[in-house]
This record gives sequence, structure tokens and C-alpha cells, in this order.
Amino acid sequence: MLKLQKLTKTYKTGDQALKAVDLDVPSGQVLALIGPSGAGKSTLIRCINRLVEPTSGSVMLGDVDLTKLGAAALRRERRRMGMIFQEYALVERLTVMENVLSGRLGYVGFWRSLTRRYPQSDVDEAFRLLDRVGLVHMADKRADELSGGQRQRVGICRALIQNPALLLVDEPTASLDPKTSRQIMRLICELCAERGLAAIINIHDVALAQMFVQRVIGLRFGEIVYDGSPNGLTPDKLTEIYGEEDWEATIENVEGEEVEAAE
Ligand SMILES: Nc1ncnc2c1ncn2[C@@H]1O[C@H](COP(=O)(O)OP(=O)(O)OP(=O)(O)O)[C@@H](O)[C@H]1O
Repeated sequence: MLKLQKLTKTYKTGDQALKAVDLDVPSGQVLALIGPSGAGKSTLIRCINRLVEPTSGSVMLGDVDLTKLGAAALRRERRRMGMIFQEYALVERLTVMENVLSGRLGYVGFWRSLTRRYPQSDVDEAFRLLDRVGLVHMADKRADELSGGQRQRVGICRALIQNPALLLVDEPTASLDPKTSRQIMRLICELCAERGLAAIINIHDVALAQMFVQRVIGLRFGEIVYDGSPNGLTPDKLTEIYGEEDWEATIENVEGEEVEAAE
């Protein structure tokens, strides 16, 4: 469904953030992208929808090579990719409902978007999504009245109302406490399963990644150094990805939390 071929990004500064990355993501697969700071995780996610322009290589979404598209065609294809950000990127002075509906801006015509008049079917879908994430009672609240976890739920609804085939998720839990982080990861993974959505989740917290996804990609210096199941992330593998560290504590922690998550 998504296929990266020799995807390379060299910034103007000379930083080689991605070095010929090959990656295949089948429909409906949710994977976590882990790796140390500066490994290229954000760059990888942003090269897929070309928020960052790749230097070379291709990004195939189905049969379309996104790297070859002009501005108009790219705008159309971006509808198929929902993005969820660490900092939520909500419009503070707009309501929860308006923020969710802004996910439809890629679909409604220019004049309609200017006056923010959305079709009733979009409003109905927004209510359904807000209900699904437990926020329907907050629809009329302003975004700046929400907690971090609530904001991220709105961000999730805004991405899903686009009806994407792929979710690109950049550090969704970085600003959240551990319990809320777990709830948000669970919600994202459940929604992907319900909708048959593929997702790439850039996540710093290895234990959290291990709890919720079946496939983990480890990046280091712009290269994939691990591609496998969460159980295969042994201390040796983690050292390969992150460098020397005492990993026993992290791994034990995961085992403890798995029991808790299953309860
Ligand atoms: N706009 C930019 N201009 C120049 N270099 C950049 C830019 N953005 C990122 N880089 C460099 O590219 C490399 C990869 O950065 P990137 O942000 O993709 O890593 P990351 O794995 O997401 O890191 P983190 O976990 O800290 O967010 C780093 O060496 C970084 O300094």
C-alpha cells in the first residue's frame, strides 16, 4: 500500500537524515518508528507526505509516486494521508467541532472553506467521531479549554474525518503523562483496526510501542537497523538502535505494563 524505495533526504546543511530507506507497509498495518534523537524519524514521516521534500527515491502510495506530483495532484493525494502531530496543531480560538471539520478542508471547495460551511454529512461524521473518542459533549468548547489528552483526541478526529488510507503520526504522546499516553496509543491502534487503516507512528517510548504494535522499525543515522516484532527487541537490538544503555529495566517495565494493559 505504501512503498518507499531508496528514499533519501539530505538537508541544505549537509545533514544526511535518510540514507536510501526501503520500506513496505501493507494495507491496515500499524507500525512504530523508533530510534534515537536525530535518527531521521520525523524526516521519514514528513518525506512521505512531502512536508519535507525528499532528495531522491520514491514514495509509492498505491500506484502513485508522490515524489513526482505537481502541487494540485499532491493536494489531492494528501487527502489519503491523515497526519497527527505531537503539538496537536489545533486552532485555539475555534471550537472542537470546527477543528475536527477543518480536516475536510482538502475536500470542500474554496468558497465553502472560506465561510466554513460544511455539508451536513461532514457535520454528522464529525459528531460520530467525537462520540467514538468520548468527546461529543465537548463539541462546542474552544480548543484552548481542553487538556492535552483531549486535544490529541480532537487531532485524531481531524485526521480521520479526511477518511485517509494511511495515518502519519509524529510523536503523538510526547506532551502527555504516561497514563494518557497509553490511552491515546490504544485509541489510535483501535481506530486503525476498526477502519483497516495503516499507520506509521513515530514514538520515543519503546515500551509503549511494544505494547500496541506488531511491527517495529528501528532507525539509526538515517538507516533501518531493525524491522521486526516488538518481542525481537532484545537488549542487543536496542543497543544496535540506540547505543549502549542498560535495557533490562525498560524490557521488564514492558512486561509489567502488558499485564496492566490487558486488565
Ligand atoms: N530543517 C532541517 N534542516 C537541517 N537539518 C535538519 C532539519 N531537520 C532535521 N535535520 C537533521 O536531520 C537529522 C534527522 O532529524 P529528525 O528530526 O528527522 O530526527 P528524529 O529521529 O525525528 O529526531 P527527534 O526524535 O529528536 O525528533 C538530524 O541530524 C537533524 O539535525
